[in-house]
Amino acid sequence: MATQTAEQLTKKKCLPCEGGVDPYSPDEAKAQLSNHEGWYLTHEGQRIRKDWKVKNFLAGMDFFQKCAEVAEADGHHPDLHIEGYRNVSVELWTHAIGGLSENDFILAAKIDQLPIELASK
Ligand SMILES: C[C@H](O)[C@H](O)[C@H]1CNC2=NC(N)=NC(=O)C2=N1
Repeated sequence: MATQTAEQLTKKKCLPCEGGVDPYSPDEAKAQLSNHEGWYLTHEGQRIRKDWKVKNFLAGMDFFQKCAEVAEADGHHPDLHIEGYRNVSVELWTHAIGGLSENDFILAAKIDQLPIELASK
């Protein structure tokens, strides 16, 4: 499977996934991740995740709202985590196949285009 650049992926739209496609293998996922700065594999290669430290609580909520809007527009939905009031994380996987599909990398690329107010320290 050839890797795709983030720019290519942001031009695509997530396709409904109801199963029947093979998830990315950990090696395929690792190769694709080299085009997604800051994202890493979790759950034995079945999910991707990225963490940010934002300026304050509302900056995190604002970022989550923007993630939600992108997710709704594409019909593919992330797990959104917040810990310690300003450590936010996004985790992506395709529930229907219990692993990673192109949809996850499309959404990761689109989430990376969103504005986010990071903490200065
Ligand atoms: C038909 C529709 O595409 C599915 O119900 C979608 C909705 N959002 C989803 N989001 C995620 N992350 N995984 C899914 O399998 C999924 N399925």
